[in-house]
Amino acid sequence: MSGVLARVASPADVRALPEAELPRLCEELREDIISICGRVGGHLGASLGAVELIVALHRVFHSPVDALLFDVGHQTYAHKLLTGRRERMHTLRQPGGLGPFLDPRESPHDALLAGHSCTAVSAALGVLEGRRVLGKRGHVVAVLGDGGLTGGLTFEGLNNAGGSHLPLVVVLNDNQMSISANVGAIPSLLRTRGARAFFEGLGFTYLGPVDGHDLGALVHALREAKASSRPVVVHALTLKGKGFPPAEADAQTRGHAMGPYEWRDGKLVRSRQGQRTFSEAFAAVLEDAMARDSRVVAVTPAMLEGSAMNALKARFPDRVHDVGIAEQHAVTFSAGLAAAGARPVCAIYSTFLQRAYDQVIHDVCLPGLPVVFAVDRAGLVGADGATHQGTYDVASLRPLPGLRLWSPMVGEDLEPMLATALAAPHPSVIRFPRGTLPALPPEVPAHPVDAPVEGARWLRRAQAPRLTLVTLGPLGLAALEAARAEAGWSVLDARCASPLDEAALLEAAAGGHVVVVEEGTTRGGLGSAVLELYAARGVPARVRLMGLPDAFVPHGDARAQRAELGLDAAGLLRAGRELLEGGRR
Ligand SMILES: Cc1ncc(C[n+]2csc(CCOP(=O)(O)OP(=O)(O)O)c2C)c(N)n1
Ligand SMILES: CC(=O)[C@@H](O)[C@H](O)COP(=O)(O)O
Ligand SMILES: [Mg+2]
Repeated sequence: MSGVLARVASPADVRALPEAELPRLCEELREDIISICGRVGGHLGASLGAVELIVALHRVFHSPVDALLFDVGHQTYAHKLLTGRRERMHTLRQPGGLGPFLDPRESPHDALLAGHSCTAVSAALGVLEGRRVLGKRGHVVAVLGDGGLTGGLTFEGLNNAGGSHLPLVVVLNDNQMSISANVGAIPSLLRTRGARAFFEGLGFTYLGPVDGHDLGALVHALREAKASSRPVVVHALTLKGKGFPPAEADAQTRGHAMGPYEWRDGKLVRSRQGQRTFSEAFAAVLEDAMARDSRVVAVTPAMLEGSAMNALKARFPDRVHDVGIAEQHAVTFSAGLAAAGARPVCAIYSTFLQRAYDQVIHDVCLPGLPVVFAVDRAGLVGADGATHQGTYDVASLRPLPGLRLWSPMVGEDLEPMLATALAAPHPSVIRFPRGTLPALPPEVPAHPVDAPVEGARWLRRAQAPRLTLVTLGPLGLAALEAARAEAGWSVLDARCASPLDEAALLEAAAGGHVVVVEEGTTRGGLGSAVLELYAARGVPARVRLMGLPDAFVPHGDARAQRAELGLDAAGLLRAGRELLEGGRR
């Protein structure tokens, strides 16, 4: 290997490089990032935009003695490349390979685990204060995007840091983008002199704005910040996607997250684009609902793109609200909309809804407001891994009084479920997975679009039942495939995890054996609900729970992970047979 990057095995090597070699280093980092993302996909745009920033940080600070905390961690491919992980970069986001974000278990240069946004300032302040208490040395730096400035948690951290007078360094990587263009008042504030007044008002020294692609200017500002004895913000202006024409030209996201591609003769050749997803199908039925009923409004916390709501936003600009990376606000804002008589549909990823649990309970469920939550990315998400798995929504939402929790098995279920939810006087959840729409099996009639969805549905009913597979969501299809291979096996699609269709679930126990299957934690999920019901009614069935384990599932191929966990037809066949043979529970 020749080149500058090949001589960098650690941040010490970055510091030792002659200044004249740094522009070449940045070029080589970009070449690596573009080529790696081409092979395995990933968070290209943010990582390209942060190259000079990361080189400058490693020139000025001494990681890991100095702690560098990056918000989210999606912008850190240059950091990974400079901290001894270059040889393994081709494994990025692959099963068993380097993780998608940051994790101290992967490298001592990853000061704290990340994946969700807006944590950097609070975490960095905690690290700084912890070191102070323990008498440990080292500077602490929080690297934050302008999108991260739209979240309340960041403001809580800034408020605490500004009042602490501790020498926290905050680097604001301002590219005017979240995943989509950044929203609210923050983007314009950051482009005026108000930015200085804002940070100074919060107790920070303000340095900038600095050209975030000018290494000399960055190093100068970071040295000044390092020497400060009080909180300081370095405001760097960057271009997301910098150095890769297709990303720079992508006005929607600047190449935020890319699937694999090839860059041939100045042209981007992408791998085959996927089939229609649950998110797209949901957005389409929501669009119809919005066209029919002017009270229906959509809310997304910074996930217009992922929730497939761009077309919706273009058609109904005043009724689609991207509120920033602000899940708590998205939920309480939706509660306010519902209280005023509107019909809010709050689309939110399962993993990000975790942030807003109290808002769901206190602001929506307690007053019984008819907010519809479209809980996307429910279940395994693949390459984004442990921080992004949609594991806990059923277990955490199921106990909330008055909330109905639906899950479609196929795309055809979405329209009647949304209509049912929008007509209801209470809160509803419609949870659906990341990924493509499965086909409706020939033996299952589509639910009539104008009939309300009520309770469970039998997908297969054996004459002399021995065992029932009780499922939620698309796993019903795997269960159906398993059941076709066995006489006496029935399949019940629960459809609603709360409240349970008790009559159908009691009937499901007629054969004495029940396997409950869900793509969520088995601790407190649908299976637990079924066990609660059977215990309360004294039902003597043998029950086996299949779902996500009591462990954080890492990044991987979601289909392979399902197979490993027995959440496919072969696994369910095995599980059912074992149960019938009197094996494991
Ligand atoms: C709590 C949470 N909500 C949403 C996301 C999804 N998300 C990841 S990166 C991102 C945009 C971040 O914008 P910014 O901080 O400005 O970084 P940039 O990508 O522009 O470098 C969003 C919304 C997340 N990771 N965490
Ligand atoms: C970093 C982050 O949180 C998002 O970019 C996330 O990776 C998007 O996931 P989807 O690709 O499932 O929309
Ligand atoms: Mg940004």
